[in-house]
Amino acid sequence: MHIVTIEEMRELEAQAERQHGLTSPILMQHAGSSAADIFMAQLLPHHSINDLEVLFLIGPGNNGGDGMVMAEHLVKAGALVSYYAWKQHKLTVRGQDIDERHTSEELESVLQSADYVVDALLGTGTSRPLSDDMRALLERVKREGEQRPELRIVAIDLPSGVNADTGEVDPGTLKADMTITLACPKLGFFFFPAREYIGELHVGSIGLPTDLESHLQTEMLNQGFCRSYIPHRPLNSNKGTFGKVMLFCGSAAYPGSAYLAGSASGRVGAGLITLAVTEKTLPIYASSLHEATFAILPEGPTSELNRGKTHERTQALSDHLPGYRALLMGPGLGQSSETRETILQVLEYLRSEPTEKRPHLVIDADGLNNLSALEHWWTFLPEGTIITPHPGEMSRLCKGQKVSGGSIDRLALAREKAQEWQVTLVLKGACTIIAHPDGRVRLNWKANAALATAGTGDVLAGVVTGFLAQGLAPFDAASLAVYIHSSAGERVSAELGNAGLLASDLLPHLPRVMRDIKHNAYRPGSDITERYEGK
Ligand SMILES: NC(=O)C1=CN([C@@H]2O[C@H](COP(=O)(O)OP(=O)(O)OC[C@H]3O[C@@H](n4cnc5c(N)ncnc54)[C@H](OP(=O)(O)O)[C@@H]3O)[C@@H](O)[C@H]2O)[C@@H](O)CC1
Ligand SMILES: Nc1ncnc2c1ncn2[C@@H]1O[C@H](COP(=O)(O)OP(=O)(O)O)[C@@H](O)[C@H]1O
Ligand SMILES: [K+]
Repeated sequence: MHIVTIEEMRELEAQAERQHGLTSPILMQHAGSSAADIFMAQLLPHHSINDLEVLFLIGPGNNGGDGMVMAEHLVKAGALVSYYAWKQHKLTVRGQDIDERHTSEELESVLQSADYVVDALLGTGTSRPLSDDMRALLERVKREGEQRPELRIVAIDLPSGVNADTGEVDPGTLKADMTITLACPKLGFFFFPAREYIGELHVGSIGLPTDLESHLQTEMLNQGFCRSYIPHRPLNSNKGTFGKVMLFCGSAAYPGSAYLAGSASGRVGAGLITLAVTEKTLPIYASSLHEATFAILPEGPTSELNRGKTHERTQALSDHLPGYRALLMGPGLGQSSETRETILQVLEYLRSEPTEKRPHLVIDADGLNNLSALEHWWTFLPEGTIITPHPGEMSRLCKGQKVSGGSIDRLALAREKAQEWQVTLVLKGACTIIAHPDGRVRLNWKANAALATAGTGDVLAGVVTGFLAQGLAPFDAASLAVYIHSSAGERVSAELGNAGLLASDLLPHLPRVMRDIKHNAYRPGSDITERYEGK
């Protein structure tokens, strides 16, 4: 599913007319009809379209036009529809025009009895801050919603006042319970504060031929995408079929990260997990991760005098690597100078091996922290590396440049740095960004505060590595991992709510999410599914 800027959306519409004769009124008929279908398909279980009271707020442009077409469809389906044309200050209640002198009191009364308010005031044509009277109207609806939480707000294309490019939001904007966006999700939805205003996201069709979209470079992760990448499991398989994962992670102070990452690789189907550990840390892992095998490394050097030990360590690790398809390096390693040296030596070893003979590499957490202390650190990476920084780590990798957790600036930065560093870059956050070195980008929709807890990043790193081991290309492994990881979070939240998740809770849900997505049986809470192309 492609994501568009306002400019790209306009260009798609212009091309639809030029190449296929799809004029604006034709597109609008599609849009309103599709929005009505989605609306009716998503009614709450206790709602029936018959006698449902729906108030449409109609704006002066095409967004208002979409609203009018949708309203006509709902009338035909049996709903009790009223609409208020904002610019003309004109109210029509169930087909009857209200005398202008009574508009305000009648509007008040319609609002008080409405089950739904549909916000079709402004869409992508918003050109300035909302006018005061529009803000006052939206404020009144907001207050009604506070008094009657059962009142549902549905936005057409976007909640009026959201900047569809940047994710900025006008102070008057109403938070939607559901947004039915048209043709493609808009870029701004994936950034804050807009993300908080969208509610459940559904994508309606305006009848655009899909070939018009093929040049677009920004995509949204969804089930359709994931289904096609979940690794096939032939009956005639053995553990070698699904790849071996090596983890150079964890230390006495941070043992949990290797456990979480290793378990996660196994839970998404990797054939064999090996942890590179020292004699000292072996007992910790041997007692917690029974299925893993171990590569025993010598302890690190204790002083400058026995620095050669780092080489022994690297040698022991690289001796184990032939036959491994994926290597995760970093979580929980710590940041001693000898760890940094070992990391550099491992990178040197990987660069010296032919690509088909060495494992694909994922670097996370302390792997990145150690590298970021070095000038031009990215020149040390072997080709095809995936890095998975959170905003703090990203900031360190960018020599202290500020990196936001959720604003639009993240996107340009991720795109630019994936190209400059020639890596697949997973910039974590509430809506994680996955950037390919060729400029393509995928965005994750599933924000979930339950995931904001220590260790969930280790799980993600393990999932990425597990998919790499099963033969996925780096960009696809990273994308699939982000979606499966956040879907597992969504499943835990369905039970626990948005607090109290422990990273290890995700582990048993990873395979369940994969199974359900594969069989088209995954029913997420607030996921956009596919574009609705009609019944
Ligand atoms: N084109 C197509 O083919 C298709 C378009 N589609 C639909 O159209 C939407 C885009 O339509 P659009 O371009 O007409 O813009 P829209 O958002 O309705 O608003 C423009 C109007 O609002 C006004 N206005 C602006 N800012 C304002 C403010 N702050 N406060 C008050 N007024 C303000 C502005 O007035 P002006 O600036 O001219 O004074 C103008 O009159 C898009 O989101 C989708 O829903 C789909 O159906 C698919 C086919
Ligand atoms: N509000 C949120 N919504 C969705 N995902 C989140 C949210 N907060 C954190 N996450 C996800 O949780 C993980 C946290 O990773 P990270 O910060 O590296 O944690 P740690 O290093 O403690 O494991 C990332 O995958 C991130 O995208
Ligand atoms: K709108």
